[in-house]
Amino acid sequence: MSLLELRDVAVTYRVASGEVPAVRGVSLDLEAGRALGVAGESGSGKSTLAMALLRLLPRDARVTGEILLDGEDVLAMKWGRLRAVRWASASVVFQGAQHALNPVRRIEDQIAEPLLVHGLATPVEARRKVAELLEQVGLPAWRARSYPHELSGGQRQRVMIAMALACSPRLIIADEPTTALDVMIQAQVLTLIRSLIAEHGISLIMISHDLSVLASMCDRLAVMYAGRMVESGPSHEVFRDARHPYGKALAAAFPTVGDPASRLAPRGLGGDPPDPMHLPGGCSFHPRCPVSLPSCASADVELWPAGESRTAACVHVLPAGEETETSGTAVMRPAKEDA
Ligand SMILES: Nc1ncnc2c1ncn2[C@@H]1O[C@H](COP(=O)(O)OP(=O)(O)OP(=O)(O)O)[C@@H](O)[C@H]1O
Repeated sequence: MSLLELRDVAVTYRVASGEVPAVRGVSLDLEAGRALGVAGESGSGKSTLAMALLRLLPRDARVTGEILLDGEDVLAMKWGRLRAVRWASASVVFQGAQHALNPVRRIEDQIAEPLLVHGLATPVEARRKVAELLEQVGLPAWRARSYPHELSGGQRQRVMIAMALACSPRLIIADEPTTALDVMIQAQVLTLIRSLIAEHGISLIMISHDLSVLASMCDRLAVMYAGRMVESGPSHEVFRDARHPYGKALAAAFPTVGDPASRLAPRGLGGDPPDPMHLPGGCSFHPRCPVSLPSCASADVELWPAGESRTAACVHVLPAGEETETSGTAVMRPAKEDA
């Protein structure tokens, strides 16, 4: 059984001027012990999707569909059960650890908190466990007495990883865990995450705009554009040979891990991602797509098998004869496979 299954998950934010469809119909499976990378430009809905997994979104967000964690429907969980699942079954490493840590509490108290809240340790045991966790993430035990401002950005991110590991979760969701760090520290933190998840058999969902980083960390990749998943497949295949024109542009933007040029917008793509409240008709990517057909302006294409264990939502991956220009509409086919 999959550790995590998403079926047609959609997230809409209610704002004064209407509704923002931030995530639209995402389905995917994650097997235990595997790592899935979710890629996309800013605003593509990656963080919204990640936060929806543990219902960490603000109250103005409405989540529909099905999110099954170990077979249990997260969206239907009572509050008490949800609290038990957070940290203990799945935990999140947020982007920008400096904002996620409480500035007026010692590191020790913050790492110990999930252990104490979940009744997994007495205060004495928790202190011992904190020292162990700090050692695992490469920090000296005496750092337990420090406050966040006494640590560097990389050290704070290590503390966040220690917190995420504290209750031995089966799944860690890492949202841009290295974005705020310089390139050298970024590589160290990624190596740390990779070795810890392998050592403890933890599943990982990692969110990043950097396809090269995801390809180096994850077994599979899912590419998001304007709230939809537009491509999925084994990491190295998607990175080397994306099927969707957006996946190709994203891969071209991040030729090597940690390349400073990687901060630029996807190469060869003009324009910006669409405003989710005013999505273009047809395929949302068509106004920026270098290979769009007239039909792409009027019909969207569902995720479609695009090779062994791969999918892409593009008219160019439909088998010959499946796309018709006669009515100006591409044939829409249901997804056969998920991430
Ligand atoms: N609280 C909110 N209220 C209204 N709209 C929101 C809210 N949070 C996010 N959005 C909108 O939802 C869409 C998806 O945002 P999200 O932060 O999930 O994207 P992202 O791919 O994670 O981007 P980034 O990499 O910049 O974090 C964006 O259009 C964003 O403006």
